[in-house]
Amino acid sequence: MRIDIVSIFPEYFAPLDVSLIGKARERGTLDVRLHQLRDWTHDIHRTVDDTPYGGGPGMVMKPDPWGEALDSVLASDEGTPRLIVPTPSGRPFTQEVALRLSEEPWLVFACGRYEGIDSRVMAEYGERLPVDEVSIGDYVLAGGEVAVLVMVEAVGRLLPGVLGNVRSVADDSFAPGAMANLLEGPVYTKPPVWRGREVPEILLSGHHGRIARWRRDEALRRTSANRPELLADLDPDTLDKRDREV
Ligand SMILES: COc1cccc(Cn2ccc3ccc(-c4cc(N)[nH]n4)cc32)c1
Repeated sequence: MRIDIVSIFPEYFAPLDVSLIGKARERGTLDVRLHQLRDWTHDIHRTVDDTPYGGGPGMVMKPDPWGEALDSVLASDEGTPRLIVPTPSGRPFTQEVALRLSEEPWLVFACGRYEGIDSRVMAEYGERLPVDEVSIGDYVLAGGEVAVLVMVEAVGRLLPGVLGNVRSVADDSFAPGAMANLLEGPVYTKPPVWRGREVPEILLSGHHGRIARWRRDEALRRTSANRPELLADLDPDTLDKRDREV
């Protein structure tokens, strides 16, 4: 997968050099290219923003630098990418969206700052390629860079060979299957007793069927406590089937 990221703060993406994503880049599974938006300005101050039409607080990112930057990035003959634009007013970024994006050959991320990017940029490119305006949560960040880091990690970990243990993707919260739409339950490792606290006996029993049932029950318990709305989406048959499974 090729990923292009356009930003006025490309240094925000240093974390993409480390850990799983960094290794995926070294192996060639991921080809991440960073672009400084100001390289497509032509004034001495390398201006990327201006006052909003209609008044209001803050500044808006000018369309011209974005148009020149995206035209340059898209000039590549590697097919047609999806353009992902983080924004508080976008559609929710979910595990399902991450799964869909992980099947794309090429993603281009546009990182806005200030009060956002002139809307004509999304309109212009929306006539040429798929444009997804995406929110990573109901809170307001200062720009798109952190949102892109979140999305690149969530998508990148789903690519073949990036996570050592394939099963851990299938067992993800929100992944399809028996644990779909359930939160992760508690996890434990050695030592068996830590500051007088023991690991749940069932996990030491070696009875995989009972362990699976215990984990499902703990996931249901945590989901009911923290995200009860997710239980509404559970298929009652699936819930009953799980009861018969183990
Ligand atoms: C566009 O509307 C805005 C209104 C007030 C402030 C800002 C700041 N800002 C600029 C670019 C940008 C990109 C993404 C986000 C963002 C995404 C999520 N989930 N939270 N915040 C915030 C961004 C934007």
